[in-house]
Amino acid sequence: ALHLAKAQDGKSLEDFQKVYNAIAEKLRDEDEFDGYIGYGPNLVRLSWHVSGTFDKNDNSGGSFGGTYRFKKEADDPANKGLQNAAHFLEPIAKKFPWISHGDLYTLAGVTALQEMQGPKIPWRPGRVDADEKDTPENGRLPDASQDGSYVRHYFGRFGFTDQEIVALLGAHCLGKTHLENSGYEGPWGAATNTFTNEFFVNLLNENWKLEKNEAGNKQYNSEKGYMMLPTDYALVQDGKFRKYVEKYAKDQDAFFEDFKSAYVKLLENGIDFGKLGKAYVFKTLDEQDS
Ligand code: HEM
Ligand SMILES: Nc1cccc2nccn12
Repeated sequence: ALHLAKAQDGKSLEDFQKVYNAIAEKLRDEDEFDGYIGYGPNLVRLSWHVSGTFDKNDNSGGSFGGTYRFKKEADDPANKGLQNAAHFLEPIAKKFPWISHGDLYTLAGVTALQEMQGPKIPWRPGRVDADEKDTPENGRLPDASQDGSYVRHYFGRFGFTDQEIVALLGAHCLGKTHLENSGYEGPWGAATNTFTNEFFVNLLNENWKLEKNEAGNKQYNSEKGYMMLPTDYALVQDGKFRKYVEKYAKDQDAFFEDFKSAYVKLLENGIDFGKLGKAYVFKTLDEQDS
């Protein structure tokens, strides 16, 4: 059965907005990380990796149990580089000991996206820390060297449609690839910490060349120094994906709307929030200053 979300006794929007603000302020303070990209993209990747282990066939994995805190999951080679995000969140977890790890990891991704001018992401608390024995085995995260049918089959495990898959991958407008983490090298120039539809614009407008990188892995490079993973490029090679790439390249609002819905589905997969009431929509720091 689905995991039942449990209300954190007496915690309300104000309490979670305090956690949001603590993360958002730390993002602003520690802006030099990774060549002044900051921690935002890394936090977004963590929120996806803790959720992407979900398997609808047996309801194992997923964001509910916060099992990334255990060595087995943190040491998954696919999670290389996310130690930075986990380290960033340690003082936040100490300051707010009442929040579960699953809620913290997902709320951190929501905070990072909104503070990088992304869409407002409705978020619900209620994830409950699981035991170490419930940690999913390694190998549930996707392989970047694959093609469109692999990507469609992979996300089929969560029940995502072609449209949801393309929207979700738009998050690759953020941050960069790091050879020492994944064996793919990314451009410094194009690495960003602002959420836009440029991933789709670049996919369609750049002249992509498939080349072997220093680690011997094939990736697509453009004259402007941008890169795409084979799984990124698959979105323009596969006709059914391509039509959504074209839609989002033309219409950033449509991208924001569809990304928001797919990202919420990703973060809440496998959890029954029952009658725990509606989702919280947090104010950004800028909205609170005025
Ligand atoms: C086919 C599915 C996917 C594959 C194969 C994939 C693969 C990768 C790889 C290889 C990196 C580089 C990691 C590094 O070297 O540091 C990366 C980075 C990233 N991914 Fe994905 N990813 C996928 C889906 C997603 C999704 C669904 C999201 C979020 C909704 C996401 C968000 C990110 C972000 C924000 C970064 C930049 C991290 C940083 O700059 O530290 N990815 N991804
Ligand atoms: N920033 C970024 C991260 C991961 C994958 C990717 N492909 C193109 C850009 N990109």
